[in-house]
Amino acid sequence: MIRLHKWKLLAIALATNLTILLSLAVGDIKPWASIDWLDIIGEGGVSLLAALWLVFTLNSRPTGSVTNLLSLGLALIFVGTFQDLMDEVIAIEDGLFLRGGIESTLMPLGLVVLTVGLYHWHKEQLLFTEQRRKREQDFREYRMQDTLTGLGDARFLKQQLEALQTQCQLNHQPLTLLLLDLDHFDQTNRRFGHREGDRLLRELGELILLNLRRCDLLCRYAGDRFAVVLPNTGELLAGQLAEQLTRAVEHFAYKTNQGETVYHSVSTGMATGADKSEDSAQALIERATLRLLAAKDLKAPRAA
Ligand SMILES: Nc1nc2c(ncn2[C@@H]2O[C@H](COP(=O)(O)OP(=O)(O)OP(=O)(O)O)[C@@H](O)[C@H]2O)c(=O)[nH]1
Repeated sequence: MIRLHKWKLLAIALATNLTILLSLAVGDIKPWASIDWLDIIGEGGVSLLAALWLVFTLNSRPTGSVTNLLSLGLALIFVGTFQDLMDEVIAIEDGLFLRGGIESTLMPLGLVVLTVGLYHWHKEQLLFTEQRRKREQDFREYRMQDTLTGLGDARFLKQQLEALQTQCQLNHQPLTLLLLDLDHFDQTNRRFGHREGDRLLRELGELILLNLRRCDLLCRYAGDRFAVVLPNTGELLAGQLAEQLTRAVEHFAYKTNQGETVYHSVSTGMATGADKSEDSAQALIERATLRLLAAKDLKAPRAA
């Protein structure tokens, strides 16, 4: 996640370097004996904690206005306390703004911006909690669950896709829907029986789940077709995840009760909704389905 924020980190590193250079330009390094080590530990500790909060925040959040407010607030506090620390090792003439002005301006400003950010974060959390509560309630009340695999069914997929699309659009993040469909599953059913086919579908569901991130959602869309919703994921990353899932499924050695080993290839189709996209869940499903069918046709062209 932190890679999404490299420009913010670069700006903070530049601001920190600038305060060091400016302090050195207008002041002199204090003699060893006059340094107050207790102040260094206290002020350095505050600065270090502000930097850690900033890293934890950036590492756990997508880009967006709430993240911008939280990181700006913490960055101002960090730069302010860092300048305070500089005062302890570089003697700066009284009266200059750098002497205490940066610290007494940035610190309160940072606290105000952080407070506004925390307020919006709180509102965002309430919204997500409400959405999650509703999702769980729907799951329980309407039993939108596939009885064979225990995964959500097509109705659940559509409902969740809509909710996750809204969430991603709020955060200005893309979302990708990935469909995975086994090739020639019909032959497995005919050769080993439906019971084996059922067990294979169940085990594949578990295998795919193990290969997903915590934020992803897996549903059984139909028959031998699984759907994976990848929030905060653009086309490039989704392509890599699809490749990993394909490899995991294709390397899965399913053992039948008769002791035979069966391998299955899989076809995929995906559709990405950009952050400002007005795509409905249905439109995304249709686009992914068309791509899946095109991928199937490439493997075994259908009769015209
Ligand atoms: N065992 C089992 N089979 C199922 C279930 N639901 C659907 N199927 C079977 O899945 C197969 C799906 O057939 P197709 O859509 O033609 O898929 P396929 O044989 O993989 O062919 P391609 O996708 O074109 O490669 C059919 O044989 C269905 O009977 C299920 O719950 N259990």
